[in-house]
Amino acid sequence: MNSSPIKGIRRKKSLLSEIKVLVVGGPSVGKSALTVRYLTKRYIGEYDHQSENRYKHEAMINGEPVIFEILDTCPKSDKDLLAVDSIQWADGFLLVYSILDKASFDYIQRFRRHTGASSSTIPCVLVANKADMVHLRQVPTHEGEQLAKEMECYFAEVAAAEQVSSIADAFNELGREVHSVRRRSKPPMSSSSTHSTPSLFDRMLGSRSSAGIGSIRAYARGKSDSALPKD
Ligand SMILES: Nc1nc2c(ncn2[C@@H]2O[C@H](COP(=O)(O)OP(=O)(O)OP(=O)(O)O)[C@@H](O)[C@H]2O)c(=O)[nH]1
Repeated sequence: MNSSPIKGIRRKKSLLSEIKVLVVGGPSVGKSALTVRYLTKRYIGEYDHQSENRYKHEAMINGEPVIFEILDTCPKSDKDLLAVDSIQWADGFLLVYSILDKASFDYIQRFRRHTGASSSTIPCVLVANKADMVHLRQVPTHEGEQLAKEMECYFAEVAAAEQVSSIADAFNELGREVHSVRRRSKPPMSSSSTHSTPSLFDRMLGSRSSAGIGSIRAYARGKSDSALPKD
C-alpha cells in the first residue's frame, strides 16, 4: 500500500472547488462498494483488497459544481489506523463500519480517538453499511446514533448492495459540511477562485496552545438520520 497517496496526485489548476474525501473504515466494511456505488451507481461485489484507490468525480453541492477527490483507503487489519499524511490530506472523512461487524465499529471509535475527529474539528459523516443483512446485525442502530451524536455528525444506515440515493446522500452531506466550514473560515472570494479547507494538521498546529483538537472551533451541528433510507 502506498503510505503517501498525496504525492501521487497531480494537481491541475481547476476553476472548480475541490473536496478531498477520505473513506475510512476497517477491512471489508464495504468502502469500495460504497465508493463505486456513488461514482457509477453500480454495485460490484468484489474488489482488490491490496491497494488504495483514488477517484475524481464532479458533483453539485449547494447548487455549485465541485470536484470530489475520493481516496478509498485499504487498511491491512483492524489495528491499521491510517497514515498521518492521508489524514492531513483530507477535507472530510466518510467513516464507514459494517452493522455485521462489531470490530469495525470499534475501528471507527479508535480512529476517532487517534485523530480527535468530530464535526467540530473536520467535517465527517458516519455510515453503517450492510443494512440489508439485519438478521446478522452485531451493532445496534442506537450505538451508531450515539456515536454520531458525540461526533456531531450525520449518520445513516445504508446498504451498498441495494441502494443508490442514500449513499449519494452521505457523500453530498459531507460535501455540504466541507462547504459550510469553508464559508465560516474564509472571507468571501470571487467565484472563479479555488478553495481549500484548513487541513486537520493545520487545525492541530493552530490548537497547540489550547486543550486539544476538539476545542479548536465548533460549527453547525450535522443532522442525524438513523432510518435505513428507501431508494
Ligand atoms: N451484504 C452486503 N455485502 C456488502 C455490502 N457492501 C459490500 N459488501 C461486501 O463486503 C465485502 C467487502 O466489500 P469491499 O467494498 O471490498 O470492502 P472494503 O471496505 O473496501 O474492503 P478493504 O479494501 O479490504 O478494506 C465484499 O464481499 C462486498 O461484496 C452491502 O451493502 N451488503
